[in-house]
Formats: sequence, structure tokens, C-alpha cells
Amino acid sequence: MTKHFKTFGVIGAGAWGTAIAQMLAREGQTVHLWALEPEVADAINTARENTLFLKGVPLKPEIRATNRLEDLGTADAIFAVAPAQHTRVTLRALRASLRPGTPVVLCSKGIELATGEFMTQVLKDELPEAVPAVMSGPSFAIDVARGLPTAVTLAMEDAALGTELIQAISTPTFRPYLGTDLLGAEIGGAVKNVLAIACGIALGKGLGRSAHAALIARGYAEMTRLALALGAEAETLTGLSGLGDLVLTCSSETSRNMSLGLALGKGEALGDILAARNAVTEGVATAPVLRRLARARGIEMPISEAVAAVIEGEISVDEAITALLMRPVKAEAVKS
Ligand SMILES: NC(=O)c1ccc[n+]([C@@H]2O[C@H](COP(=O)([O-])OP(=O)(O)OC[C@H]3O[C@@H](n4cnc5c(N)ncnc54)[C@H](O)[C@@H]3O)[C@@H](O)[C@H]2O)c1
Ligand SMILES: O=P(O)(O)OC[C@H](O)CO
Repeated sequence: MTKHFKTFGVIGAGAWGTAIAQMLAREGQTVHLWALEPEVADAINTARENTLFLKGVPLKPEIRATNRLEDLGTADAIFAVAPAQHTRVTLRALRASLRPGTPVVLCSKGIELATGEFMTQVLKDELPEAVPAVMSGPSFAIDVARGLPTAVTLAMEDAALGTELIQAISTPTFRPYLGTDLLGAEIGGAVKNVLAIACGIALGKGLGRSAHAALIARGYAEMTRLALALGAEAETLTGLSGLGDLVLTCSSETSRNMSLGLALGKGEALGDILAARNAVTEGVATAPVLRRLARARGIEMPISEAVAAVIEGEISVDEAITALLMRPVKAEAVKS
């Protein structure tokens, strides 16, 4: 049976949730956007601007902001865009109102620190009757909100339903490509944030573009090792949600993860960097849990290990660089 997607719910009115709501909003469709902060919902509904998280973008009239998660319960599809560490609690709050079989598209990029779970597992725990999907790829919120061309992976097990959803949400400038490997898509999105911190550190330290390129390539190798060990498909990692997002995030100062690394490399303290920004930097929470996961499975992820050690205050940036450079040289294609 054909599913008609007319009403959407977006959980989280940060930069990305707001950009997704803007992309979804078009004539004849309604988008309910849940904001944690009353002033954000108010500004979107009255001034039609998200003055806290996405300043300067006039928002479409189809977007209705709310502070009540239950207002999203009747949507034909939900986009879950709260930061990874807050995803569980927001999904749980929807349990009483969401219709069974509603697609929930996970858009946050991270691993839950307390449990080590990826977002698909969190969704399964909290809303077992939802249809899971993952949307991930190289996409800065400001680019999508301004209508600049963007392509992402949208992974859903039911390819027919995924195709219908993509037809309902795609525009000439927002192009989701269908996949069925949810795990691969979410691993790419979570791991690239940690690797972007490493790339930022290297550039902030003045190690040069050769070192930067080496970090991207060796980072891609460790991301792929983890993905294959956890049962994801290699093709997913070569796509938009893997290599595509890794390249974007590791190469642009627009990335919060990359810019945090840059500041660390220049000698700023982690606490000061975080205190000065009003934006989530997912790699900071993901790095320690990623290290835990890799160690538990015996997967070698030296770059992520080094980032975790710096974030946890176990070693300095200089010690992390020395540790990486002192690693024994070995064959490039070694798998573990
Ligand atoms: N910004 C981007 O360009 C972009 C692009 C793709 C994916 N993402 C991912 O989207 C997710 C959200 O990032 P963002 O950039 O929209 O956030 P943001 O940094 O713009 O805003 C922070 C968000 O966190 C929310 N928040 C803070 N405390 C909370 C709590 N206790 N419970 C629920 N929500 C809380 C705020 O309400 C706000 O929506 C992240 O996982 C990020 O990796 C971001
Ligand atoms: O700003 P970042 O580092 O959270 O990255 C944003 C997006 O994930 C890029 O695809």
C-alpha cells in the first residue's frame, strides 16, 4: 500500500533539525518542529527565525514549532535530530502518542555514552514499533537551510517504503540516496566526528596538509575496520555517509568537531572551547565510548584512541601526536 507522507515531525530545533524542517516544508505539507527551549519555539512561530541556533534564515510558514513532543505523535514520519546523548529521552516521550509503523529517521551522529549504543538500538529500546531509518551524509545545516545542493544517504530496510519517503522529501537541491545498511550509515556519521577532531588538532598544530590527508586516509581505514567488525557493509563506508561526510567534516572549519580540534591544536583548553560555544560537538562524547567499543572488540583504532585520550585529559596534544608518529610502520592494508 502506498504511504502518503503529508505531515512530518522533527525532534530538535537545533541548527540541523531546523534545516531539516525547512527542507521538508513545502506547499500542502505540515512540519511540527519540537524545540526544547520555549523561546526558540516562540521565535520560530512569531518572527519565523531560529534566533538561537540558525540565525539569519527566514523560515517557511509550514513549520509549526512546539514545546510539546506529543504534538508530533500523528505525523506520517518523524525525523529525530536531538543530540545523540538526548535522543533516548525524546524518543521515550513519544511512546504514548506515536502510531505503530511510523518511520523514525535518525539524523543525529553519535553513540550513547552511558550504554555504548548507536541510535538505531536506542530507537529499538524506546519505540520498538517504529520503522527505523538513518539519514546521514555530508551536510552542513546552513547549506541545507539556504537550499545549496546536498546529497545524503537515507537507509531503511524496507526499500519500497524508503523510496516513497525519499520521493516525498527530496528536492532538486536535497538529494537523499537510498540505502538499506542502517548500521553502516550511522557508524560513518559517528566516527567521522572523532576523526575530524584529530584533523583539526593536526592543522592547529601546524603539521601541514600531508599529515592532514594521511589522517583522513588512515581514519577511513579504522572507521571501515570497525564497521566491518560490527556487521556493516563496505559499500556504505565508501558512500556519502562514510567517506563523503568524513571528507567534508575533516576539511572545513564550519564543522564544530574540526574547529574544536583546531582550537585544541592551537593550545586552547577543552573546557574553555566548549564553554564558548552554543552548539553540540558530538565527537567529544563519542570519542571515549568509541574507544571503549573498539577495545572491547579488539579493533585497532589508533587515531580515535588518541582523540579519546586527549578529550579525557589523559595525555596532552603533543603526547598524542608523538604516540601516533611512534607507532611501528606496517603494511597499509592490515585489517586489525
Ligand atoms: N549542524 C549540522 O550541520 C548538522 C548536520 C548533520 C547532522 N547534525 C547532527 O544533528 C544533531 C543535532 O545537532 P544540531 O547541530 O542541530 O544542534 P545545535 O548544536 O544546533 O543545537 C543543540 C541542540 O541540542 C538541544 N538540546 C540541548 N540540551 C538538550 C536536552 N537536554 N534534551 C534535548 N535536546 C537538548 C537543543 O535544544 C538544540 O536543539 C547532532 O547529532 C549533530 O551531529 C548536525
Ligand atoms: O559541525 P559538525 O562537525 O557537527 O558536522 C556537521 C555535519 O555532521 C557535517 O556533515
